[in-house]
Amino acid sequence: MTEKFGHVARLRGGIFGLQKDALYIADPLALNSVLVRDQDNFTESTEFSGLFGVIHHGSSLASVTGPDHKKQRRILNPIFTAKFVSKLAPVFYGVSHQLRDKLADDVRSHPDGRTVDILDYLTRAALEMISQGGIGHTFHSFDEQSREFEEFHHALQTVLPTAGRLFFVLPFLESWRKLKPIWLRHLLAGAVGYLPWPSARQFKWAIDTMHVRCRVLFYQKRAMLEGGRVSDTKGSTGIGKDLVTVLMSANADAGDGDKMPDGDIIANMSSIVLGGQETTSGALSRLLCLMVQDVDLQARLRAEVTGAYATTADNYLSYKELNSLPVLDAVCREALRLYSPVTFVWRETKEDCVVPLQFPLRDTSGAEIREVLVTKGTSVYIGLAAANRSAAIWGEDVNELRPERWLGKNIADATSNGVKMPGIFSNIMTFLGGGRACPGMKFALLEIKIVLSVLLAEFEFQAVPEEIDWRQGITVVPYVKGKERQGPSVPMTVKIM
Ligand code: HEM
Repeated sequence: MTEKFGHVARLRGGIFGLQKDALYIADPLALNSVLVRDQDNFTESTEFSGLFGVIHHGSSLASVTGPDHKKQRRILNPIFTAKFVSKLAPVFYGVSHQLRDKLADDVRSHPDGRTVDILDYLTRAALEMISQGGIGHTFHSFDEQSREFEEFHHALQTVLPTAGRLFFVLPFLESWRKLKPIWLRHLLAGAVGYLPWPSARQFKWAIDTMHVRCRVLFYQKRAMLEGGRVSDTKGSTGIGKDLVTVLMSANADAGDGDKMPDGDIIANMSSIVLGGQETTSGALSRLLCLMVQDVDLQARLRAEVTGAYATTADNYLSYKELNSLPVLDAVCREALRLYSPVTFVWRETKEDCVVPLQFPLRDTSGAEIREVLVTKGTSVYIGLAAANRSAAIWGEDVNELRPERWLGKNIADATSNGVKMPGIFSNIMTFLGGGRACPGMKFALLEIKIVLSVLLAEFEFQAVPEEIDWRQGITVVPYVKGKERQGPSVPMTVKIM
């Protein structure tokens, strides 16, 4: 985008002029304005807040704006801090060891390695981590007979692709989800199940499946908390330290004005699972693909993690110890810079507003433009991937995987000319910045580092002839070229070391 169209581009409204022109932004100063300085003027788009409100059957972080969003973040932010997330390391190791053992069982009888769909394994691991660590539940994801896993995972896999096919109804979902009286809304929602539109029916099935599971879990958890039996959650649920248990305990102690209604907590449980599953399994699959393409880097990273585990008595590295492994850290930063699992986010302008530019544009007469007027109601697409891959920001080697970019340097010096980005992580935009930045960033990084280090210590990963096509949707999803109809997959050969 930035090479061809610059750091700010106008997107022409299509479809017989029914859609208005929109702006695509990847300019550092403009991003800072949209995400941080003037963030109250650039709200979540009505289309996305309506969509996520419907998906999660209520008001989660992903669907509220303004003061309601600030209030939810005030309650939710503390549970995502290093203090709580670091306590999940034992849970993540437990799941990673299950993943390692399952993979070892499946490839053991092939001394030269066996080709497997690594995405399937990583998807199970990511769902298990977000469910155990996030909402305090196990789907028994590594048990191939687990109906609960099959059903819930199918719902997660169905929801965003079918939502993409409902494009024409997106503008109406926000008013639809607030329709009163409630019985009429329920009646109409029930009727969707009978529409001659398969995508709408599948979408409804997926969101209802997610909602019912989260609702049941919420009331079970509340009964345990009220009975003082948090330890009942032991074993399958992160020993009562999962993020939602922490949230519910904090909510019970909060003053009346700050308390979150039950429905909002249930909606946030659903949003945490959806937000945390596909993004991390996609990031992990990408990291392993990169390891396969660069075998020297794979060996270097393996040497670092096996060296670190060798110094421990129990093959366990804490949150802090994992973060101090320089190659692991640099590889994660660089992979997340080059391959952002979410490539753009969508905002809407509430009032006319002037946005300054770091990289000036030229108008048709050749005059320099240093700021743009963004009028009320304009859709603004924030180019996360485009900003991460701008040569003007990162230098001519922007498209190369170069972990050295991060080694032995201040994060701020990683851009080629000291440009400061408003992203919350590592000067990159992958987890966004400002008041709506991803709260799950530390959770995701801990999970990625633990899974990667456990797998590399045990297995060698090798390339296969198939080519992967990473397709852009609401997240980026991998398909084998020519076999797209078989659904997402990432084949690679795995050999026990
Ligand atoms: C590599 C992994 C991940 C990436 C790249 C990622 C990226 C993002 C991005 C770009 C947003 C902003 C979306 C928007 O404003 O439209 C976001 C929001 C969010 N993410 Fe993540 N995420 C990841 C993992 C996680 C995890 C593990 C969790 C939960 C534990 C999580 C929970 C959320 C939630 C609840 C929001 C909504 C925040 C709000 O609107 O205030 N994410 N994420």
